[in-house]
Amino acid sequence: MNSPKKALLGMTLYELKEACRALGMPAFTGGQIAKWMYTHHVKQIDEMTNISKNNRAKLAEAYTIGCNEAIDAQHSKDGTIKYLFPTHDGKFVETVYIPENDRATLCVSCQVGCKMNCLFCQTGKQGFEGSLTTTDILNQVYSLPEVDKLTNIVFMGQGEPMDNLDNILRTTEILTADYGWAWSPKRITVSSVGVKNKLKRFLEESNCHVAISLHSPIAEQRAALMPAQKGMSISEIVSLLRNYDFSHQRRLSFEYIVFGGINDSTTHAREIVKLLNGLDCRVNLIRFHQIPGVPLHGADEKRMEELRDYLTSHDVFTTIRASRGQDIFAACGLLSTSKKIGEIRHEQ
Ligand SMILES: C[S@@+](CC[C@H](N)C(=O)[O-])C[C@H]1O[C@@H](n2cnc3c(N)ncnc32)[C@H](O)[C@@H]1O
Ligand code: SF4
Repeated sequence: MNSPKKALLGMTLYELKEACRALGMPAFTGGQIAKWMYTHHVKQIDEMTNISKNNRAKLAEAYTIGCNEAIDAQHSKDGTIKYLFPTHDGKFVETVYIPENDRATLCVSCQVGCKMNCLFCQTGKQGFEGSLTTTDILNQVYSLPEVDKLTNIVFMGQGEPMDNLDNILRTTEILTADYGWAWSPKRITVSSVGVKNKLKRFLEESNCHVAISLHSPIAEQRAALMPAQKGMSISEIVSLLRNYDFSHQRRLSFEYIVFGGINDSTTHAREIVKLLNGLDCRVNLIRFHQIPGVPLHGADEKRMEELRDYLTSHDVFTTIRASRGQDIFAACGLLSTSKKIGEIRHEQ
């Protein structure tokens, strides 16, 4: 895990070519390496059989692929699987595989814990323990046993993508580049609370779908639920989003956890309509997944349906998102590895 060798996984084509040149190999070997990794998902440099034995040996002296298998997998009765992957620095992150009819979505993590400290989120309760490298993020895809079944990736696991933006952009570049996974950006959604400057950069430099965690259209209430509101308010976020086109390939959605008696009133619904007026977007209503010691509870089904119908009838297309993997604590906002780290250190 703590290999002194550098990881090839996570390197762009340019970087792979430069690495080859530095080792005295032709630059096109970089393209061959990219193909072996990003198309064939090889686990060992020695499996790259169209590279000469001599060059494979040279490469293996300085580099490893950098992939690490999950050390644990928990299976939900609904088919969801939660994996525990090691990181470059001996920590762990959770990744959730969600099969559904003809789709299979992977919910990936980008940090160990999170700095944003949203009141309702178990990852926030863990505190911040570090950001993942591009290798760590891509490894959750690369080393997934179901990698060939994946249709979608969502950055909705542990951590705030805008707080690890360079690595998110490198990861999405490799996932969408012709030399990489060659996925359409339409298959990737990045979820964020909104972080000043970072969100703008993401919107400029990526074509992936965007999901914004809204949770309240009322500034003071959103700040009480999500301290990140003080850094970038929901009205600033929406004004920024109005500069981009979401009417074609790229999709914009807003996530809204419905808390009973807190943010589920008709006034809230009216404010959401006002806030999102004229924006090409959809709203996903999410059931609150209860966190120990947090004095919030989810709204009942009837109220969620009323909210959905109100918003949809006011031209804000709204759906209720199904909760998956709740029995194994894999649903939105339930991911935390603080206990795992303690348990694993104890076992060692
Ligand atoms: C865990 S976050 C990760 C992505 C990013 N940090 C964000 O907040 O958008 C993914 C989604 O889960 C939601 N979430 C967090 N805690 C939750 C909970 N206890 N129940 C339901 N959804 C939750 C977040 O609000 C967000 O929309
Ligand atoms: S909801 Fe997202 S931003 Fe908020 S604490 Fe959880 S992971 Fe961080």
